[in-house]
Amino acid sequence: MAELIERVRRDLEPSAVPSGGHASQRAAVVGDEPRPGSSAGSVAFEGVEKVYSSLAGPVHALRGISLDVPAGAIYGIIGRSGAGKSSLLRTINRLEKPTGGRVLVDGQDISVLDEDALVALRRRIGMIFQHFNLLSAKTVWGNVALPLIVAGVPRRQIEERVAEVLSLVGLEGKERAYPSRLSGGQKQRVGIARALVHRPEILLCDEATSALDPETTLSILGLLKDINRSLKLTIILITHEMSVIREICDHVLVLEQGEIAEAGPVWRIFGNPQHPATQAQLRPLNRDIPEDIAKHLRSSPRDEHSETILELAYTGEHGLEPDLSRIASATGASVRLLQSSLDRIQGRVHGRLLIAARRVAGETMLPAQFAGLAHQARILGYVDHDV
Ligand SMILES: Nc1ncnc2c1ncn2[C@@H]1O[C@H](COP(=O)(O)OP(=O)(O)OP(=O)(O)O)[C@@H](O)[C@H]1O
Repeated sequence: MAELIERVRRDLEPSAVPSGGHASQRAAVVGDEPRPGSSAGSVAFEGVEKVYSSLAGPVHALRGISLDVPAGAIYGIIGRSGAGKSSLLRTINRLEKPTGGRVLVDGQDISVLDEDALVALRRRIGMIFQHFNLLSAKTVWGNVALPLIVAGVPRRQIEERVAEVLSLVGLEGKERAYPSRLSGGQKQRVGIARALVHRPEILLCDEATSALDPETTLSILGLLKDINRSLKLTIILITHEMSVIREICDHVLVLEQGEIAEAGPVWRIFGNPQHPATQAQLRPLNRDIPEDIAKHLRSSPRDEHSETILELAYTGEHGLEPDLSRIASATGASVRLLQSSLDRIQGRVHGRLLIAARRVAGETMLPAQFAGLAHQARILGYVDHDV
């Protein structure tokens, strides 16, 4: 238990004093005015490197990462296991120190901070974890209040603030419950409440939904989205699920072996993934051609009644929409919609339509006919009329 309390203290308050801390430590605690409309919360990585030493030799976890996270963004970091996601996330609150390059929070190089300034920085940066990191011997109230108690905040202010954050995460009435009596989603809500007690500008989420079922994942992601909007909080999350990125993020960084594979707005990366690592991550979200069609697909039409199987792809660029009447008139023939995996992200359409179009009087259908109707048109093959 003592060890766990120490770990929480270290993660939340690296050089915490039990009570009545230094003036600089008190500067960012509850009771201070919030920062309404503040644009604080930006992070910049400049050529960040991380090399761990291990018995087997040096491990190069991050290589030359340069990236801007704008204040107020929900920025997702995705990549395979070992890609360097946690290492990168933990450089933001200096739980990991880069071995090269710089990390700037609100324009300030955090490598030069002394102990007091580091404590103040970590109060501006909340963090939540995959396994919640709650103290099992403390109630919900005790867990959420802990960072404030450690910071020496007066009792009345602690009570007000804890009530405020518990209400924000929808846990009123659960103050006296112990973590063992809570569901996974409720435990993560406690983790979120605890991360918010110091009114941070940035919230780091380390696989925050990986231990939750899909429905609970959606409710936690919804809560994070609400908090991002209402508190104007920058959220940086790591995940190995593209569906989490799609659900909540506006920007995404794909990491591969410690390097940036690609980064940008989610609609662009999803709509037109360039790097094989991104394509591999997105594959589970894209459905293949339906089996009943695939097994009857021919490389050339059997006769004039054959249908052409066309794939129309949308990447989100130029506001292009899948306009079914224009597609039908471009074919000059009857069109059947076989499958659609279209999605809208940030108001832009991406994904694909699979259609079967009957050829008119045996005319050959060409992808060029669909220029301007989709970002890409591809003939996948032909099926017989009676399929
Ligand atoms: N403390 C450490 N000492 C030595 N090597 C480490 C240490 N922490 C991480 N690594 C190595 O650095 C690389 C990146 O690890 P990191 O945990 O950042 O990746 P990740 O993308 O978060 O992986 P996962 O999804 O599995 O958590 C891996 O090869 C890992 O084994």
